[in-house]
Amino acid sequence: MIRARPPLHDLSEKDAAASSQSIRPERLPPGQVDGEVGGGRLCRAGGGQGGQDPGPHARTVGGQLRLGPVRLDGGCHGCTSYSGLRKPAGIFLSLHWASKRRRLEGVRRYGPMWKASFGPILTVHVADPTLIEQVLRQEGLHPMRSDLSSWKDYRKLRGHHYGLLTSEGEEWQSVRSLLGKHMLRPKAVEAYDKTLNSVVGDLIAKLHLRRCSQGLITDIASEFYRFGLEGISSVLFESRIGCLDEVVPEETERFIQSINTMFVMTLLTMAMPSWLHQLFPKPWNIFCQCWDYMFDFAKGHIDQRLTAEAEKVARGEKVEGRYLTYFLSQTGLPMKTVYSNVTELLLAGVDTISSTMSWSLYELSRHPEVQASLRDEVLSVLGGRSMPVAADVARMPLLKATVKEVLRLYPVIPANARVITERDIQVGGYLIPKNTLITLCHFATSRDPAVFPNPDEFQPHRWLKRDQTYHPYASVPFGVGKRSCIGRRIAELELYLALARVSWLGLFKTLILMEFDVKPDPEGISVKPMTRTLLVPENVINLQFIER
Ligand code: HEM
Repeated sequence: MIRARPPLHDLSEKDAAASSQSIRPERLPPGQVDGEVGGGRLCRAGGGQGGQDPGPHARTVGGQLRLGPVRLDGGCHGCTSYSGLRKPAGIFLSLHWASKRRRLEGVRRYGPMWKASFGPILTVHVADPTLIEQVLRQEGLHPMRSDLSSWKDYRKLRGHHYGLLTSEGEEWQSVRSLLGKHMLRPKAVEAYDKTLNSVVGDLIAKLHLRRCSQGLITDIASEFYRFGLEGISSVLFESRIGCLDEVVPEETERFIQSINTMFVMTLLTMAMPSWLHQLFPKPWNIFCQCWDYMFDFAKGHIDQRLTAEAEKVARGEKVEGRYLTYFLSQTGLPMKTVYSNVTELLLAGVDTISSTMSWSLYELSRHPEVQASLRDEVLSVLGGRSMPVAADVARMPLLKATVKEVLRLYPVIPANARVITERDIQVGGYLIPKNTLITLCHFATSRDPAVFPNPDEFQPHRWLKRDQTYHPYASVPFGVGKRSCIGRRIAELELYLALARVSWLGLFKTLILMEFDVKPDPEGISVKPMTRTLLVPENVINLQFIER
């Protein structure tokens, strides 16, 4: 019998303030009869691994008793269902209530699979590479991360279309295929290296400017936010929007602020049933204002760029659109679909890059020996050239291993989610009814000592040992499969170029690691990751950039 447990009290204050709901995790004991748990009921569907009592749903197949999976509610003969409840926000909301510490705690207490409820929403957590693989292999034709209901509600309210993050089914598939051609094919992505290199040059110039006494740069992430936005904008519009200028345009700052506030408000709006928005309108209103600003920002840039292009054509000039928005606008998709996709791509390209850059330099500053090896590797590949091209990265294994290791330790999206809508699936011997939110806790698997020895240590070389392999689903920061991160190749290229690139800037060579020795904050403050929807540094990261 499962006992209802008291709420977990390991919520950080920020988490608790944002959620106001309690988390109630429960162990999933194979094949046992259970009580009500957090809005969902665990009911016996078979004999379980012990197999003494086959239970009411057990079946005999071919003369043998089928291993009895536990069936969770939703599709189980009259058990409680989710009808009338708002569906969960999967990738975002599940991250929140299954925060980093909570998930690690979940694994410690309940093993690799447990269920937890967040107010009315129930989610099954899996925190084992084999189980994650089982879920993803059964994700179906058009995988669904989650319902992201408040994001969709906003779009419906304003008459916007869905972008790749929010669309589902055939609609998602058709845009994914179009974008995939320009975002996933190695050759197509390599073509962005020139554009991205110019953004990196500006970043380095900005770092020079920002250095105060002893080379200290405070709050390095704030610079990397702007770098992330400038990078993705350059890929989308092939023009620069001034995020790394000495004086940052106000609209850029407001866009970044809107992303942050929108994420916080996502949690609140998802946790509230929609009728509550009438009674407590503030979170919903702020949420809509943020999205309004983000949609306007994207539309403004798209219209400006396409108008300039049309004027060129009218003048009989040649148009060489190599940027993503141009490709999208040529596909025959309605402009509203172009606007929503560009808005969502802009949004996706900011925190992800900023956080990974911040952690990369944070770890490198604490590991001068890795920094030195990386420097040697880059120099030997470039052999005197000042400008790397995307193809150079293939000969920089340590650079790739460094980014891989950073994302193992600090996956920006620390848990992923799937809602399998087509059918019930079996995972770890349990039958999970369709439409159940399943949280894939890859933060926990990537810090599991059984998979990665010394899991909390930054050891990029672990990825370079020929005799060592790891379970392919143990560290999956970009997700796996059809619905995995479509920006992965662009993100990786941007990170590699930023960490390794030598460029001409004025009269001298610059490279983040070549130009500077990056050292920790002299105050010696260490920074931990925390979950604020995405995995972010708990405190500001200050680093010293000492000119070499
Ligand atoms: C270090 C950088 C990044 C990380 C760690 C990351 C991680 C992820 C993850 C875990 C997912 C969910 C995958 C799944 O459900 O299986 C995702 C989806 C997505 N990412 Fe990224 N991402 C990064 C950068 C980017 C960038 C730069 C862009 C934009 C160019 C981007 C655009 C997207 C989009 C549009 C989706 C939704 C894809 C779909 O539903 O088909 N990401 N990302």
